[in-house]
Amino acid sequence: MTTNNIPTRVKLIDVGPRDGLQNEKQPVPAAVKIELVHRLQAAGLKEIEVTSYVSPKWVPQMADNHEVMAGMTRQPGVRYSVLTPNMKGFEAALLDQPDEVVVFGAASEAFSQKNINCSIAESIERFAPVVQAALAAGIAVRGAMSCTVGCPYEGEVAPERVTMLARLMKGIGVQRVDVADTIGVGTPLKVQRAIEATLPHFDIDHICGHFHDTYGQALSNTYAALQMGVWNFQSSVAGLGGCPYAKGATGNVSTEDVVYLLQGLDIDTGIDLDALVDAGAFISSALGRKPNSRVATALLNKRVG
Ligand SMILES: CC(C)(COP(=O)([O-])OP(=O)([O-])OC[C@H]1O[C@@H](n2cnc3c(N)ncnc32)[C@H](O)[C@@H]1OP(=O)([O-])[O-])[C@@H](O)C(=O)NCCC(=O)NCCSC(=O)C[C@@](C)(O)CC(=O)[O-]
Repeated sequence: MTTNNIPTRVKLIDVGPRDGLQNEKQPVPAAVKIELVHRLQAAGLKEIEVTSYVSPKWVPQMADNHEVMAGMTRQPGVRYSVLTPNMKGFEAALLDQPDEVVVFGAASEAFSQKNINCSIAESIERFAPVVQAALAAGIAVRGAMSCTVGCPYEGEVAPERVTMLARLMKGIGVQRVDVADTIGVGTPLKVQRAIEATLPHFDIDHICGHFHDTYGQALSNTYAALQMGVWNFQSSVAGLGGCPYAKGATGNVSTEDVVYLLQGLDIDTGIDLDALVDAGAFISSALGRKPNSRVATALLNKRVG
């Protein structure tokens, strides 16, 4: 299954402002989120997942979506994406002019119910008009596929479930998908199986790897995906994150760790690692903790000698 298709260029989507901060217990001021976006783009990130337009009763941390989107200064060439689970979310997002909207489904029925309060089939019915309206408005559409390896409620998820979800996403016009290991239980082989299960419906250029690091496998999983030719990955500065509906799951793989891995493979990301470490230190300090990144920790220690 593994090949040596390792790409020479990789695009990283930092999901820290959205996936990273959605689960924080303490309120994070919009001004801090805006500053984080500014620091990420200054570090060279060309795609940033900024916020979500979901129910504030379900995810209070994202209730300031409009304030954040309206308050940030956009940099040309950077794509700003937001999550929109239904038309209500899309209509609110449209006012803030995102470059890309993300519909988010799951390969597990139980997770779909817990996360967005509907079955997989119902979720696709809700996403279809969102995709149609977004494309008509010239906005790109990504589909996040949660639980492609394991589910916090159902356990192991079979690759056939991933193929089914990818087929449904493709059927409604989603342009690219995230293969997400929501709870970070994946291993290289399992992640490769999930990617392979997506390939009948999306080619490798339209698949993003989205790995959480709960079991410490996220970098290995990134490498395994690279070996299959995947060149789009999501990660979170300072390893922020976790899904409110995936108890016990830790944050995304840290962007700093992924950049270091890629630099070591001579893969170009266009990201300034030092500036990225500063962005991670900034948000970690605002949250009152240390960055959850081995690379950031090492580089920060090196700076103080
Ligand atoms: C999807 C819903 C809204 C359905 O929630 P629902 O309760 O089934 O929705 P409803 O249509 O019955 O409406 C109920 C209330 O919600 C309001 N409402 C309805 N829609 C919206 C909206 N878009 N924005 C704001 N408000 C909304 C609606 O107006 C109404 O308000 P009320 O009349 O009671 O005052 C809800 O379940 C929800 O917001 N869930 C949040 C899910 C979420 O954000 N999860 C975390 C992101 S997913 C993730 O992190 C995984 C990912 C992507 O990173 C990849 C991975 O690692 O797996």
